Amino acid sequence: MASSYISIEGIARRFPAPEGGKTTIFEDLWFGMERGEFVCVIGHSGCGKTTVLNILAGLDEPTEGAVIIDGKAIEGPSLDRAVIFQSHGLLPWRTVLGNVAYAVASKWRDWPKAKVEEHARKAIATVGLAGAEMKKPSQLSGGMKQRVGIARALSIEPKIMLMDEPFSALDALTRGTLQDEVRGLCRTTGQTVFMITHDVDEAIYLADKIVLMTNGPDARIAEIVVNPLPADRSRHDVHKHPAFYPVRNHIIDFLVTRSKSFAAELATPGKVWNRRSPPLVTPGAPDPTPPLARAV
Ligand SMILES: Nc1ncnc2c1ncn2[C@@H]1O[C@H](COP(=O)(O)OP(=O)(O)OP(=O)(O)O)[C@@H](O)[C@H]1O
Repeated sequence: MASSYISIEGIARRFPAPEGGKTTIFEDLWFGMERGEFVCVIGHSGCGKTTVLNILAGLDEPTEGAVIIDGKAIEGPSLDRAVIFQSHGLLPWRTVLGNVAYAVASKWRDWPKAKVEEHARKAIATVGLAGAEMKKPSQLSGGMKQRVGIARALSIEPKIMLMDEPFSALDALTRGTLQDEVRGLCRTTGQTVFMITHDVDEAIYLADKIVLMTNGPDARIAEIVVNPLPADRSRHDVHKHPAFYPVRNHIIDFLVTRSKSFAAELATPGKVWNRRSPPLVTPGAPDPTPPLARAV
């Protein structure tokens, strides 16, 4: 575990329960991510995905356990970690350039205004918004606003991108285009990405690994699907790969049945499962669950 770039080490999060006492959203959660990995997390509403992301962002703290990034425990938010939410959170009174420049100036406080703006313009161009620099958020479509959010995140050259359903509010066409752009950008920049999605196809297209969480409360990481699709896949032919449907069916079966019945599954004789090292599985591979496969 200690060798992973991002190391989630036995974290728990409990909240006060309405009837008194505490509700355990999850506990003893272990997971490691390597530098440059694109990880998607899938699980039903309420299992704690956003809570994990907030802990990674430093916006929330685990009740127990710790998250270690590059050898250091997280202590609050950092400009090394950019967060992209479903709602873009732009400053409505600032232009596109103003929104992105604000982030750039926060990271490089001693840069002169011209250098800040030049850097911001480059990020804006990267997401295909050159020409829209002087527009206000109210003049932009949902997809354009989300692009500004992505430009703002990329502009500070974070080591880690944390994305909470970043495309879910967009129409299918815009969603597809932005998925392509984000995947291309992350591959070029070697970003480490932790992304929450409810969209199985999106996860299969984007992720190297897909973390499957059981239903809450007391949610667990049941297993981690290692995506067998080739790294140079394209959105248009991803479904033609022979491994696509085995992976898709495996995840959908998990969401429909196993996410609820996982505790019973653990009681099955011979079932090997350890909270500290959820199994890595590759559906469609000749031996989909190598017994000694470890997540970290
Ligand atoms: N500040 C809080 N106080 C009390 N309960 C909370 C708080 N924040 C989250 N929760 C509860 O923790 C659980 C997990 O919430 P979280 O938003 O992490 O789930 P999620 O898996 O991201 O759900 P969704 O897919 O709907 O976004 C939920 O039951 C939620 O009500």
